[in-house]
Amino acid sequence: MARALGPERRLLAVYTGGTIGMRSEHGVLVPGSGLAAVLRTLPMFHDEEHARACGLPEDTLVLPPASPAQRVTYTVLECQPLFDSSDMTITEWVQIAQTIERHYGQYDGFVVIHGTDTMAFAASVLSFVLENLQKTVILTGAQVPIHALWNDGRENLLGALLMASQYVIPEVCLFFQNQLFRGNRVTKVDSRRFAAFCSPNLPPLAVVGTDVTINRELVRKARGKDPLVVHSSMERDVGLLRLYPGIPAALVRAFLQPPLKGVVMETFGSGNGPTKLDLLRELQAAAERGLVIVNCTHCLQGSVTSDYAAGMAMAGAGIVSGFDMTSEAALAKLSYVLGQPGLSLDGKKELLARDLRGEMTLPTGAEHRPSLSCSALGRGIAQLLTLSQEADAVRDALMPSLACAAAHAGNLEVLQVLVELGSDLSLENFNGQTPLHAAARGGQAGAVSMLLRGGVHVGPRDEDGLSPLLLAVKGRHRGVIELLRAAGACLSPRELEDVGTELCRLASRADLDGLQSWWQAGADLGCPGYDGRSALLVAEAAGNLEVVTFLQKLQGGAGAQAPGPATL
Ligand SMILES: NC(=O)C[C@H](N)C(=O)O
Repeated sequence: MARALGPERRLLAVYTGGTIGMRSEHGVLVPGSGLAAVLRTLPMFHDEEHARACGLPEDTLVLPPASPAQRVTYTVLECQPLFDSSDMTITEWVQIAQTIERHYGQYDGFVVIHGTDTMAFAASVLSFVLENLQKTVILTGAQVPIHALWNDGRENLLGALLMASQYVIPEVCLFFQNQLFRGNRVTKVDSRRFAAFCSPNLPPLAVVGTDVTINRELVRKARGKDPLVVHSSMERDVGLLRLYPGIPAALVRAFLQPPLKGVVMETFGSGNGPTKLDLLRELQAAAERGLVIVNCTHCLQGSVTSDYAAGMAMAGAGIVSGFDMTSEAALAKLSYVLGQPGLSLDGKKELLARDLRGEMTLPTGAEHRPSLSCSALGRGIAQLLTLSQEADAVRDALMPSLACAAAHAGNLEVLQVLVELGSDLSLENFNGQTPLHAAARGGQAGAVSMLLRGGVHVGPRDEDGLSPLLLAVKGRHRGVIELLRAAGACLSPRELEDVGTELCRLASRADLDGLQSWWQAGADLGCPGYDGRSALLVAEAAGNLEVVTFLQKLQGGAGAQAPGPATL
């Protein structure tokens, strides 16, 4: 975050509609055109004398000087048609992003004037559509039209223009009632009061009072000099389902039918839902068909956790945690992730579980570790390694660790570069792990496939005797387990030594995903734990019905056999 310098700051204000510019027609408010003309008559928004002296065009206004050394000019681009924001959709928000992209080089910052009703959705969508922002983008609007005597539009718009012109905050933000919020953290909480928005799980990025207080440690840093990317291929077939006590399974089934590809499910408290078997079965069936479900709490504050069995049941049904995301942000993220071409189902779920634009707070320790996922870094390393011709020894020492880092991050580009530089992708790093271990631990199905196709050994053991298959089981990376099993990987007797106790632990926590991972890897789920009880007995005692059904099915039916040879 930096203070914006220079004698002139140029902004683009994209006017999309909303109450701020509305007029009364037949007793109701409708979007009103000509916002620039209204602003031109208000001295706080326009210095006509200066504009004339500079010969500014009709659509470009200039603020009175905020400081002696700086002038802010802004061009108002009025959209056609103008909308009450209740009518806006992903299509219009992508168009706004494309407008910003078209004018990105000409302006120092952007203000989007938008209706408040869906402004939180708009800000969330824009935050995902616009990648690598280096300039400030601020949405604002009003509860009362700007031409009314007592209104909030003037203060909000002027504040947004001043913030966008005076600070470089490379994010999509929302300015309302003297507070600058991260756009994908807000939700509209009041339909009448001027303080219409709140950001329940992240303090404001800035607060305007006598002074402007910027929360510097919260503002995201611009990533290098990577060019702006506009992701216009957003998935439209996503939805929002709010659970309520007693919601019938049949209703959930009807909602989850194709063409729906992803759903944000608003659950109770810390991510809990009914544990009725018929409902869980519907959710699990949908997840198995490839429908992506994100669990968000309908509480305003707090996060989805795994504190309760009722929450674990949700997780067991193949549902991704949305942690403390607002439903607006989760829906936008889902649309963005599902719109990404070429991602496997596991790849989509992994992307959803990451914090991509500051939209969610991950539990401590779960943050995505710095890696080689940035291809600029990968290219830099490749360059460095080719430069030092004489430093073969250094190169040989570095290669295995670099390959492991790239495999863990699923960076196929870097892996390819390393192969081209002559790296052997089956070499071990300092703790005996190969890139296949790293890819399996990171759940990177793409990297696992690439390595297997390249002919690496499927069952190497690291210093502790662990195989990639075991690491994939521990991370519940089902796609990876499937690939390794298909290539002939097996768990060793040593890896299966304490499996019975582990299975009982999973059964007691209703961790169906964990149990299914072991089963998929070839473990015998009938193995007793330390006290002689099987996972089935433990699940029955804990009343974890879903787990019971799963284990009974294995015991009784065709699924009784583990899906392949269990041990070497
Ligand atoms: N205050 C507002 O802007 C509400 C209006 N219905 C809109 O969202 O366009």
